[in-house]
Amino acid sequence: MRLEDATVSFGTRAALNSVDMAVAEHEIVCVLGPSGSGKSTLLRVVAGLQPLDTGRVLLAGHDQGGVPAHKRGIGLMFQDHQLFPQRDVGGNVAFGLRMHGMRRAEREARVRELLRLVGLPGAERRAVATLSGGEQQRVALARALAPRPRLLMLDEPLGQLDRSLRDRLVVELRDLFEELGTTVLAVTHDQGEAFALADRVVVMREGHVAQSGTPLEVWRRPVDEFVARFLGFDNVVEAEVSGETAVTVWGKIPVPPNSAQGARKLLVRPAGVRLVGADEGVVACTVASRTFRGSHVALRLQPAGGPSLEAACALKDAPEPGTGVGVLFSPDDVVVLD
Ligand SMILES: Nc1ncnc2c1ncn2[C@@H]1O[C@H](COP(=O)(O)OP(=O)(O)OP(=O)(O)O)[C@@H](O)[C@H]1O
Repeated sequence: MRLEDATVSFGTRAALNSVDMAVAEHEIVCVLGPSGSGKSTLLRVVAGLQPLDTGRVLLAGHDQGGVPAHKRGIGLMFQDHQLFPQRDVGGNVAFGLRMHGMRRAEREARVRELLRLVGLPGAERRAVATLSGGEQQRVALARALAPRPRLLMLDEPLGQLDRSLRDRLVVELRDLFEELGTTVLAVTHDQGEAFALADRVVVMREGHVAQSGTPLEVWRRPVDEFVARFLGFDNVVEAEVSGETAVTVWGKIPVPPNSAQGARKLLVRPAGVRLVGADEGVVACTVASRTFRGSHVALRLQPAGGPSLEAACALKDAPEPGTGVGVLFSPDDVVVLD
């Protein structure tokens, strides 16, 4: 799929602003972004449900201008595309196959195969109302995959499910797409989901692409403050970078070699904030709060001057609120932003 210079405006507001984007065959791309950044509009444009003001959508090199949604060969699993409650599970999964005029015996075999793939073997005759939320999601996925779409598009695929189920399903989805060689364009506002599912993530901001890269690239090197904060990094500070040192309100912070120089914003990942004795660090702080995060403890540290700092440390090393600590920074977790 290739999107070229795609623009869609509602009134004076551009929901998509000259977006260029591509999804290669067999690739899984997740579009991430805050509410209102244009993610759903992008999916609707590719699906043929939303006309473009300018630009074009290409599938396998062919311009889709004038091609109606049902002729694009795209599988959709949208938040508002609920299952048909009056049909049983098999009837739901077979829906697209019937539309394509597939014969009954072939249809039944395909439905059986799909239900096996999504982990619901033998569920053909179950009523939709008897399914849990996670099971309904699997049936919706089987329905979208059944006609072997050349592109599968998912809008908040796991949006309404609880955390533990999402964590499990996202791994299953990835395995399933790999097994089937499905090309996927998914949209989510949940970065954990995007990072676990995608070969590549695209971060959107106000109708344009803020950053595109592998999950690791985006995580390690967010391009700017917007992307950094969207990923949940709050330690962003003004800095004057000179050589491999940055001067900030948090003291002198070492930066990686070849970083951009001059007046910049600096991101310090919480893992790069090391606690030392109260008078050993480059900045003295008081522990303002402690939040248990499962794998680690998030500490909010308040220096005498300047904004607070977030640090991550092991539960056994976490000091009590009110404790005075010193802070050192490790350059591996420092990023000079553009
Ligand atoms: N049919 C419409 N009419 C008018 N404005 C619209 C319409 N659809 C979307 N918009 C506006 O376009 C912008 C982008 O909306 P879109 O639904 O694409 O964002 P989103 O990133 O999917 O948000 P969310 O995560 O909340 O679903 C928003 O400002 C929205 O209000």
